[in-house]
Amino acid sequence: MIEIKEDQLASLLNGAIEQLQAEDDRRLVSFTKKIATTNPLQFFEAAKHIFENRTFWTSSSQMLWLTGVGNAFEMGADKSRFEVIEAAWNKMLNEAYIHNPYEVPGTGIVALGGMSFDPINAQTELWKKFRPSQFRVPEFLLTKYNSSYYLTINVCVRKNDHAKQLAEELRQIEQKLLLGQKVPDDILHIVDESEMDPEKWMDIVRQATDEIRNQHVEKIVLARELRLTFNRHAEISSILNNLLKTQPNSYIFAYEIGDDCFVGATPERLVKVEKNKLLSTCLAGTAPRGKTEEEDMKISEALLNDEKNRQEHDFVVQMIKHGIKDYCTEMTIPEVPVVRPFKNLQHLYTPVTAQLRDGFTILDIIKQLHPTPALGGSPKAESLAFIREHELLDRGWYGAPIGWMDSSNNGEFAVAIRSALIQKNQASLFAGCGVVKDSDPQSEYEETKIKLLPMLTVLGG
Ligand SMILES: C=C(O[C@H]1C=CC=C(C(=O)O)[C@@H]1O)C(=O)O
Ligand SMILES: [Mg+2]
Repeated sequence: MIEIKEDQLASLLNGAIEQLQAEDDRRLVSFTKKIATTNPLQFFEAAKHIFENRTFWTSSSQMLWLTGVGNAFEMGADKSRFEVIEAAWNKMLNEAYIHNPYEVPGTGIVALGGMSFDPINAQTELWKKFRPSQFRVPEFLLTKYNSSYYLTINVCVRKNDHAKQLAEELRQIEQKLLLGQKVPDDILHIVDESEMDPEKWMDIVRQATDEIRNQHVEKIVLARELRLTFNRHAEISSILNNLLKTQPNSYIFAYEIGDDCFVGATPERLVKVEKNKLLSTCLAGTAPRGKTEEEDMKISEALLNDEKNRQEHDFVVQMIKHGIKDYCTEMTIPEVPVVRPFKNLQHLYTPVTAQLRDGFTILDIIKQLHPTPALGGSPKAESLAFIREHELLDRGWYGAPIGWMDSSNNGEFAVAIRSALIQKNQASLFAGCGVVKDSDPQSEYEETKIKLLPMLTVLGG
């Protein structure tokens, strides 16, 4: 059985190579097969010494797991990022040789990637490896969908490649990856911690509320950064393992570029498209969890009826509703939010469902939505201008869409909050909060403190 499949790969490679005319012509060849149960994290760990660029993703429902290692094809853009990515993606797909007999989302050619929060804001040294928009089609992609496992091998071939030899090299790497590597139990210790003076940060919140009261803008989301130094280099697989254990109902993700890795456990879906069914979520408005069930219920009820939080939330609902109405049909949005509990806090939550109109893609929807008022503010242009001028922070990929898309127009993107940029023995953690006219700077500061917890607890805090 395995032998037949390996021959299939070699003959697919051969078919593609024979079509190439010029020396520097390249074609992406993609081969998908069903495989036995394989632990996604052990696969990720096994790739550590083979590939520099690993990507990890689980949906909040954990229905889909993606572990991608290596780069078979990369797409990046600084300006006109949606258009540039879409054009590169379509061109590559048109020319690719694809063998994927399964109609399963997240198998075959899948691009995993993300983007910066604000491409207009100057990029600093901190985020220098992360482009304003960047996607990769991994060399090896492990997909777990429901309880089935698939392996996709992607490779860019050239005219002078030797199909059989290439297939054999790939087979050897595949064996190592499928064998897996135990995930280390890494316990980090924080040896240094720094953040912007809280008073100074709260002062920016005050300036934002003034701006809102003067009616220049209605809502502004302000973030801050916590910089940590550890006793040693952080192990990404171990961090992911701990996030999986501690943050249910969250998207757990990692995007590694050499020694830098952007990691998080975000509760916020931006958009999911599966077979043209669209799902978006409005998540904004926050309260802590209670210590007892009774206290928890009380806090949850208070959150649901709190005017300030309902206002914060409603800006997001209205914006998403208007942002996508021309792109879909059958939109359904409940009149009132519900409270969704997470490990460290609870949020106001409103789901949005619709049918994506023919001819539109998930990238079109992201372009419409990002940043929603859960991360930017309202109106969009005015809130972004305030953030650029006052926040004193390079958000990088924090607060921006991160996720995947496949060649059948399926995909899912989360908003990369509750996240950290890990750099060897250092990390930058980010958290923000929606400032509206009745915001109290001290309470907003406390809110960001709780929002730092999901990452802080798995980083030795
Ligand atoms: C900006 C963040 O959270 C957003 C998402 C949910 C609730 C929010 C809030 O209540 O302020 C924020 O808008 C963050 O976690 O860094
Ligand atoms: Mg808030």
